[in-house]
Amino acid sequence: MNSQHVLVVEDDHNLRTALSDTLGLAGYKTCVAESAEQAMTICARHNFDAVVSDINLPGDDGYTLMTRVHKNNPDLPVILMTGYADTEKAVAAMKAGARDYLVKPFPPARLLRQLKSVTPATAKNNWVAEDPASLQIKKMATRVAGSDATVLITGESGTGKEVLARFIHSHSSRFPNPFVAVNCAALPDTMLESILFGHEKGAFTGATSRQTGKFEQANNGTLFLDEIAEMPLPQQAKLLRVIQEREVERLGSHTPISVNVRILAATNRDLADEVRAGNFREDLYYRLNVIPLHIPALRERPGDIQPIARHLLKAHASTRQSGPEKFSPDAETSLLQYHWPGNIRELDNVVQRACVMSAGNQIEATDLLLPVSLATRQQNKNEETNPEPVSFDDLPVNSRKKAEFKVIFETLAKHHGHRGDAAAELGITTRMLRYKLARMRELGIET
Ligand SMILES: Nc1ncnc2c1ncn2[C@@H]1O[C@H](COP(=O)(O)OP(=O)(O)OP(=O)(O)O)[C@@H](O)[C@H]1O
Repeated sequence: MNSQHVLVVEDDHNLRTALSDTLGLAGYKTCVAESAEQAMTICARHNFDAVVSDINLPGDDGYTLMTRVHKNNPDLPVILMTGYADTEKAVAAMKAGARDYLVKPFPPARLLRQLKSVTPATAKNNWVAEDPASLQIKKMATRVAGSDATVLITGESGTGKEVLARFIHSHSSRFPNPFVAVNCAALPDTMLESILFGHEKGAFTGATSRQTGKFEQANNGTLFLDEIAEMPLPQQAKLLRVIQEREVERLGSHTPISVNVRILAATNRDLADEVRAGNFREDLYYRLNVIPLHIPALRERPGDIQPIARHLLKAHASTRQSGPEKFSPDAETSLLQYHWPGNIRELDNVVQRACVMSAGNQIEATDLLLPVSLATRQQNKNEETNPEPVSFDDLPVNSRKKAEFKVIFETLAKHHGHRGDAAAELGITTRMLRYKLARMRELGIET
C-alpha cells in the first residue's frame, strides 16, 4: 500500500473523478480541488507528497498555484496537465519549477509512472527546517547531494538522521533509483551479514533460497546504514572490503558482483570515541566520515519545535475526519519549554496522543501530557532535588511494551546502570539493550 498523499486540482468533474479513482486504485490517498483557491485552502490543512494540477483553471491558473505552493513548500513536486495546444507553455512550466507535465489525454499508467518518478518511494517531503541551525544543515545537505561522497550523519536518536539521508538521496543524481535503509542495531549479528550482502541457497541452515543483499538492492542508488556504531567488528571488516572493492560476494558464493552504491551512514554515538575504545575500525571510520553532518538535538534548535509540531498535527489530521487543527498559545509555550530527550520522534508521539486527548478544535497544554516528572526533573537538576520515579503507566505503548520497559529499567537499576551485566541477566546482547534503551529515551524515559 502506497501511503503517499496527492492533491488533484482539475475543474472538469469527470476528469477529476477519474484521476482520483486511478490514484486511489494505485494506493495513493487523494484530495481533490476544482480551483487554485480551493487547492490553497486544502494545502493549508494537509501535507502532500505531490500536486497534480491542470494549467487552465477558473480564476488563478496552475502556474500561479504552483508558485504559491512552492512559496510554503519549495520541495513539493508539482505535475502540470495541459491540453495538446499548450505544450510550449508546459515546457515553460517545467522551467518555472514543475517537476513534469502531462499532455491530455494520457493513459492512467503514464500519470502513475510520472508520480512515482517525482516522489521518493517512502520519503515524504517532510523536512521542516526553520531554525537557523536547521536551515544551515539543509543548505549543506543540498550541496552534498550533488556529489557522490560518503556522508556520516550524527545526532541524538530521533533528530531526523534518516529524514536527512532521504533528502540527500532524493536531491542527488541517483534519484529515482532505490534508497535502501538498514538499521544495524535492530538485526541480530548473525543476520546482519546475510541481509547486507545476500546469500546463496544452502549457505547456512535455513537458507532455503537465494537472497540478494541490501547492497545489490541499492545498486545505482543509496544505501543508508543507520546506527553504524552498533555493527560488530567482523561485519565492519567485510563492509570495508565491499566499499573499497565495490563488489559484494553473497554468503556461500565466491563470485563477486559489482555494485555502484552511495553510502550514507548514521550514528547517535561519537564514532571517534568508539574507535579509541577499540569498538570501531579506524580505517572504516575514515572511509565513512568523508563528509560529516551533525544534526543538533531538538532542544538546541528551538525555532523548529513549533513548526514541526504544526507539521505533525497536519500530517495526523490527513488521516482523520475531524479533530484539533491547531495548538493553543499555552500548548505552544509548553512545547517550547520541554527539553525533548527523544527529539522529534517523541514530539510526534506527543502530538498523536494530544490529538486523541483533545476535545475541541485546538490542542490545550493539558492535552500534551508531557511527562511532568521528567520535565520537572530536568528543571530541578540545578536544585539537586530527588528525582521522582518514572511512571510507565502514562506511556503511549501497549502493556507488553510497558512491562518490558519496566523489567529493563529495574534490571539496569539492580546492576547500577552497568549495561553489560544487565544485558547478560536479560539474556540479550548489549547492542540490543542499547537499541531498546534508545527506543525508551524516545518516549521520554531517562535511562
Ligand atoms: N525536520 C523534520 N521535520 C519533520 N519531521 C521530522 C523532521 N526530522 C525528523 N522528523 C520525523 O521524526 C521521526 C524521527 O526521524 P528519523 O527516523 O529520521 O530520526 P533518526 O535520527 O534517524 O532516529 P534514530 O536515531 O532513532 O534512527 C520521523 O517520524 C521523521 O519523519
